[in-house]
Formats: sequence, structure tokens, C-alpha cells
Amino acid sequence: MDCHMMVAQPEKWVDDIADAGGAMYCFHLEATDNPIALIDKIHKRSMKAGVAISPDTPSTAITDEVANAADMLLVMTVYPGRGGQKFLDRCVPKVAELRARFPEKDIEVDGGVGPKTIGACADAGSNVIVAGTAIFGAENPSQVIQDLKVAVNTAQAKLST
Ligand SMILES: O=C(CO)[C@H](O)[C@H](O)COP(=O)(O)O
Repeated sequence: MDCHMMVAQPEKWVDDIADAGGAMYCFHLEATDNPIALIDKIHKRSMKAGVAISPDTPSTAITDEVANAADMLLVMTVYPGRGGQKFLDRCVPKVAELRARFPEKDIEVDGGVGPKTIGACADAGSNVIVAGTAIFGAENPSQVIQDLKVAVNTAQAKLST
């Protein structure tokens, strides 16, 4: 289970999530003073570590040291809080910046992602997608999932040539 912790003091919940069977613990960079220590703590509990940035945080806030220690980087394309928000196009360049810096890293996008916005995310280099409303509100959720996967796989194949 990929647990995206939109919480203050993310250090506090690592053990609880590990005990509950979490496989990935993703925390917000804005919520900690010591991301490297937190990543170490997550790894010591045998979980992967994800580092998320909110819309107003630049990609450069993720230092090379943090990115290299993390297993995944998450670019929020809405403000953390609730599903159903409008996709913020202005966050897409951050995906491309991180992809250029970290060609091998998993880069996730979350927020307002669906058939109309997946192209921008995938072309910028995102290979992990969170989609809520676009899937649960669709007449044919399986088709939407399939379309999102095809968009990502096609873009990833292009980026690797
Ligand atoms: O957690 C979120 C915001 O806080 C996500 O954006 C949300 O869960 C995904 O839903 P949607 O695809 O409707 O944006």
C-alpha cells in the first residue's frame, strides 16, 4: 500500500504505518526539517520512502541528496486536502525538471489527473499516477485506467529512446 501522509510531523506515524502493513510511506517535504533522517527511519522499517511537494514548492527544494535517498518523488498538481480539485497546469514543469535531474526515479503526480490531463503529466516524465475522480466518476472506470496506463507507457517508451 502506498500511503501518502498529508500530515504535520510525519515522523510520528512511521511505526504505525509500518505495523499496519504499508509498503510506501510518502511524506511532504514542507512538513519536516530533516527529510534525510525521516527517509532513513522509513527504510529501517522496510518501507519505501516517497517525498511529496505541494503546488507552491519548487522542484529545487528537493535536493540531490534527498532525491537520491528517496524511492519516489511526488509532484502534487492540486493543493493537498480533497479529491475533485482542478488540475494545476503550472505544476507540470516541475515534473519535467525532476525527470531531467533524476532519469531513473519514480515520479508520481496526484491531483486532478484524468484523460484530459494525463498527456501533460506523462509527456513531462511522470510514471506513477494517482487518479480519483476521473476513475470513480467514470461510466467505464476500467477504460479510464487502461487509457491512463497507455498514455504513461507510450510516453515512457518515447522518453527512453
Ligand atoms: O488527495 C488528493 C488531494 O488532497 C488527491 O488529489 C486525490 O485523492 C485524488 O483525487 P482526484 O483525482 O479527484 O484529484
